[in-house]
Amino acid sequence: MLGPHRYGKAETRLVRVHRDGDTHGLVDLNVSIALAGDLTATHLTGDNSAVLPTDTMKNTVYAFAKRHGVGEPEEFALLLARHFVRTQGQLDSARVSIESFAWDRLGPHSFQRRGDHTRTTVVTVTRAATQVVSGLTGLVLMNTTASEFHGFVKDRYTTLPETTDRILATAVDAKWRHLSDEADWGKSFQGAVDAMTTAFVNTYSLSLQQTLMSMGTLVLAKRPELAEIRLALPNRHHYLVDLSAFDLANENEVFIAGDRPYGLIEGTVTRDDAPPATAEWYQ
Ligand SMILES: O=c1[nH]c(=O)c2[nH]c(=O)[nH]c2[nH]1
Repeated sequence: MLGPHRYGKAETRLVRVHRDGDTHGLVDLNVSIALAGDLTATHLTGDNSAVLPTDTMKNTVYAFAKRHGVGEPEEFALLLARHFVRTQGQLDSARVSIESFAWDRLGPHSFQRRGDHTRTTVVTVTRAATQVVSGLTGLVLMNTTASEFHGFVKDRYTTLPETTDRILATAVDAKWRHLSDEADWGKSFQGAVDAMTTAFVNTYSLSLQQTLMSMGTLVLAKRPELAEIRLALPNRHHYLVDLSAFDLANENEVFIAGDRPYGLIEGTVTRDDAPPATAEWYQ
């Protein structure tokens, strides 16, 4: 029996220049499309009469970029997802995922790629509902103190010393689900990022789990348009170097930046009265 299936074009790279006289604007996206619906025939017999080619999906991205321009990534994702569901009767749903790479302006037509994090969105349009998820990956944060970790379980394999002063560092991956398919997407994104960083800075941390909860809670408090936020926080361990062989005391000043393994702290914070998600959003 054929199980769940979907198909689409992954990672269409689009750069759209908006020309306004001498001053140009720049949008740099990675667009992935996944369609689902009555696609049994192609799987069972190779009958492609319901299959919109993935090549066409790629072309649609570029044609829409020219015809409609590209504003906020959520807006462009909604436009594309709605188009596929509206024009292809055999489909039940369209999911459009976009990574958005930011460029800072250096001049009227000159830009420098910002390397600090990537903005993301996943829009799912079904015949019954629309769900907009926004987020980011790779927002790297560090507190050089105001972090403790102690009182944990100790069994025969536990060697970790308790600490009342450590580095807390992470690279935030976060997704948040909007209550509606209309919002000021740019303002909402920036507000969520500001809330996350503010909570990271202001939380005196007894565990990264506690910091995660603070970050999620502040985002929901500051952004009424959001129902739920999911955070994945790798714990970028920093190990104190033993300098005693050189007769040097190390008073939390010299660290080895650990690579692997890392702790992975994940959690979702949900508004009490949040309606359920209308499409899968955990993947
Ligand atoms: O904030 C932390 N949470 C943990 O669950 C954990 N486990 C660990 O070894 N170090 C840490 N730090």
